[in-house]
Amino acid sequence: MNVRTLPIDALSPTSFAPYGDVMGWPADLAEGEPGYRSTASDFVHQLSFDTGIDGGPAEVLWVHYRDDSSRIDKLEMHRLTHQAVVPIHGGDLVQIVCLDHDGGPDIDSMKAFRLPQGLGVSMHPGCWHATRTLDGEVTALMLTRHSTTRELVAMLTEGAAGSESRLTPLPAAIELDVSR
Ligand SMILES: NC(=O)N[C@@H](O)C(=O)O
Repeated sequence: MNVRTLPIDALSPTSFAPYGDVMGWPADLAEGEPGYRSTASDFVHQLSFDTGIDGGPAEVLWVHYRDDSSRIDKLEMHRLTHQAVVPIHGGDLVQIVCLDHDGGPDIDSMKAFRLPQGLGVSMHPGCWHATRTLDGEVTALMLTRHSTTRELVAMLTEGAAGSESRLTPLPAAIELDVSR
């Protein structure tokens, strides 16, 4: 059976734009937004994180990713909230993303992006995704929505039905091309 292979693309604000925003991109110092530069430190606006209607304050999760399998056979999506992923220790991540079409993943839009440690992405609500490591465990900072997290835990541990999130198997497995 022919298995589709998915190349791992380099991350850039332009290439990731259909799926969300890139954080930490050196050239993306948001002109006209609040920022400060000095010999001691710089800070600059990156994005306004939105947990969605009635979402309340953003939730910070500390995530340990360990799945280094090249096979992508299921995706996850959060309907209401942005979701940010920033690898901060242990190396790079691979973020597989896919646009939504009528409540399911639009497989033709699927891309895989390498997230270098220290850069991050904030996915739009409705962005289907999966995450892989390349070499051992990676720790990531995640921003999400409190109610989405609690519902996701019930979905993953008890098989509960989801309203804020969707989990779906792929009709045909896809292999990440980790050779590049
Ligand atoms: N906690 C949580 O939402 N995790 C997933 O969405 C994920 O992409 O890791």
